[in-house]
Amino acid sequence: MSCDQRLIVALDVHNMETVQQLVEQLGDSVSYYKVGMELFYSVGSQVITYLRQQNKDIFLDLKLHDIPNTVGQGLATLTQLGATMLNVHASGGLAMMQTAARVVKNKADEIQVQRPKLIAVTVLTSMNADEWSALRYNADLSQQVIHLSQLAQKAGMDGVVASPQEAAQIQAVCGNEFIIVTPGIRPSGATIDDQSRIATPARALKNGAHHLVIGRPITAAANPKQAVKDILREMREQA
Ligand SMILES: O=c1ccn([C@@H]2O[C@H](COP(=O)(O)O)[C@@H](O)[C@H]2O)c(=O)[nH]1
Repeated sequence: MSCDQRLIVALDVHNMETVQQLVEQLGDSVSYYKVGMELFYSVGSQVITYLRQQNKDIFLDLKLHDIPNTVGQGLATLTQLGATMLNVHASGGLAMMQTAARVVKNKADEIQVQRPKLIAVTVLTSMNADEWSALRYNADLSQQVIHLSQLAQKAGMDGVVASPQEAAQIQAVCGNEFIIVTPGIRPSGATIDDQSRIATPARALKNGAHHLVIGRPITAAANPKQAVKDILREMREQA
């Protein structure tokens, strides 16, 4: 089974033993992992060191959201860890995202490492239309995703995190080079959980997603390796 850089497996676990078991079990079939808050807050940067030793790409998904100076200082430190991709919340605003892009570039130049890609979270994939209207924004949910994608592009972000349901519209307005990362991926027949704006792997790719972030359908499967195999098959059939 060959790996596919479009698949990013979310390591939403909280200890290194489970990380090592999963990474060993999945072997060469997965080359890109996501480390989020649960894992990073539990074990810290040792997981990044470990995944780099295994020659894996890493999306460090800490979704920074604060004033420009604080986000910039945080990203200056995170850039030194050697992740492939970092992120902030687009709703932090244009100035925050501009600072983020500048700091990451300057730090990578200073320490002479490849600049990590920097992407912005638009509207969380768990959010549905009712929850969205309770927040009382003026735009509807999908309009806001498109607006935040354009703002992120203007700020110099490399791409966005959005649901697979908005990927086609984002691609239409931001172009094919702008990276679209989509969580909320559920293979057909999967039980519904806290994700709302979902699609199958094949549909997400058809809609223009560059990377599919998939966690529980793999990590909570009885046989994670078989789950990856099935998902990769579905992704290849789409191509
Ligand atoms: O809008 C977003 C942004 C990030 N995520 C993250 O992706 C994974 C999805 O995991 P599943 O188990 O496949 O639901 C998870 O780590 C989230 O923190 C997201 O789901 N939606």
